Amino acid sequence: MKEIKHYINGEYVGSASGKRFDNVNPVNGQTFAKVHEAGREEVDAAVKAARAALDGPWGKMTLDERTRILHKVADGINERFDEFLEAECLDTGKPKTMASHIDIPRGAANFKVFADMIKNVPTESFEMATPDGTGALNYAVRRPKGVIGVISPWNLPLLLMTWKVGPALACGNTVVVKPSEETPTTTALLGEVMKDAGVPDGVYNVVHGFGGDSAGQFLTEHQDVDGFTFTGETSTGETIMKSAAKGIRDISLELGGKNAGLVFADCDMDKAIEGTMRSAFVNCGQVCLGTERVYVERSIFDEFVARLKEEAEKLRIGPPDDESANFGPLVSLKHREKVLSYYQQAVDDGATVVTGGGVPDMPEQYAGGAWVQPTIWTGLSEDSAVVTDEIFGPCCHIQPFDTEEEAIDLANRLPYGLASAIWTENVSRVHRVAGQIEAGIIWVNSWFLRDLRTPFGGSKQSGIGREGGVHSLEFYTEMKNVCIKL
Ligand SMILES: NC(=O)c1ccc[n+]([C@@H]2O[C@H](COP(=O)([O-])OP(=O)(O)OC[C@H]3O[C@@H](n4cnc5c(N)ncnc54)[C@H](O)[C@@H]3O)[C@@H](O)[C@H]2O)c1
Ligand SMILES: O=C/C=C/C=C(\O)C(=O)O
Repeated sequence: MKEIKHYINGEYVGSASGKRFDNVNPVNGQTFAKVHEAGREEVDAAVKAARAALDGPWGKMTLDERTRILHKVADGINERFDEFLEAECLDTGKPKTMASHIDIPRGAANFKVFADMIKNVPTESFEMATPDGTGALNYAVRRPKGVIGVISPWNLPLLLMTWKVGPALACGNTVVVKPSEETPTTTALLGEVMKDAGVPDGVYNVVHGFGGDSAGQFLTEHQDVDGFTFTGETSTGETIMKSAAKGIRDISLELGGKNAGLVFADCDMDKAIEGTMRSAFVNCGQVCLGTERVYVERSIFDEFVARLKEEAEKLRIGPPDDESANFGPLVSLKHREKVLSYYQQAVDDGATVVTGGGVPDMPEQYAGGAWVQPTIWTGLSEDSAVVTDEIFGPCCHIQPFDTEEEAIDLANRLPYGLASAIWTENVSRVHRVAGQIEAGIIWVNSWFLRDLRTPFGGSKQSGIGREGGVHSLEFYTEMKNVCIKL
């Protein structure tokens, strides 16, 4: 059976302990690879390699050389597009039609965008007066932060990992990546691309394993890592923050959400339905930016619910290779248990199940997979756990509202603040509502429309810091001010 090893100092290496865990295909529940689980020893070797590479050729490279290499990394992903696609879909079960448009192209773009950006960002300077009349000049320079620990989730594995590794390397750092235990393959494969592109050994390192008492914890406890960039659950973010506190290491956290979609009666209904469909069901609902809470103005509520139901029932469930399928399984049977527990909770709490609510009938070869039905509810209290917890599944609860103020209050009532989607054709309303929603990202008449130069991240319990464009530099560099008395 295929083995997935760590990538440390430019070599694929196994675990000294011999510990391995199963990599399971969520389409059929079958194990297709064994993944080496890192102990403290492998994590330490990876961090040492990353530290040494900072002082090696990587640290001495000109910006031009470094960014040329990062373009080669992007080209390398594109040249091996089909391999990345195959690997990502085997790990996640997602439709190839989706991963070939979103996951893999963004994996490449994340290197190009930051390689180009880093060459064009100025730093500030200030001239100042001094009592003796000669004056002084201040100028700022940016330096790499050092060794960055990257801890990534399973929902968009290559996209979310490279979203951090791209800017980290563009800024001259080195990285130790701990991908999700559910989806290690593309992160491992990227090591080959790095090598071929001429990235010096030790710049990109990968250790596999779980979170607590495994590679994730060992990495965040390692005192020679200078900062951690993490995407994942809010509760894991809290744990990582605590580890990072020891030694005062910096953090960038992109965490969970329970995002609201607000649909006003003056919306373009076709656009609102199409966008809400994607925001609730794309990637089987496993997108942090998804809208699991949809609030619809009462006068169009019945029509909206009926049309969303009709569209949800048209989703075509199937495995990655089925080109007619646009809806895959959840990432794992374990995650399915969680999602199904909320499907049950909704019924227990008195929801009207508009559509779905269970497990679809699948042909025998897929019966062991992590399939669930796309699900829509109405009629729940705003205090039901189904409406307050991030489920991270293909489901949404739709609730009517009467006034703009009420819609805003409903959107803001949870401790999360990641994203929101507003559907209206009234431009004054757009500004009023967007200004008052407590979230890091507001989409108007769109959803998950991404310009990689924009600030991306969450407020409240959805994160700390912003990544994207120049905002990534805040985290991936140290700013140093030089003050010269003239
Ligand atoms: N805000 C965003 O941009 C964004 C993007 C994608 C996903 N997410 C969130 O991610 C979650 C789903 O992903 P997940 O289930 O993989 O999240 P998770 O928090 O369970 O795991 C994420 C990563 O953290 C590691 N980890 C877990 N415990 C750890 C510990 N104690 N120390 C160090 N590392 C640890 C895991 O092994 C994995 O690599 C959802 O909450 C979703 O909203 C957020
Ligand atoms: O599931 C979360 C999706 C996050 C998306 C990004 O981080 C991005 O588009 O850069």
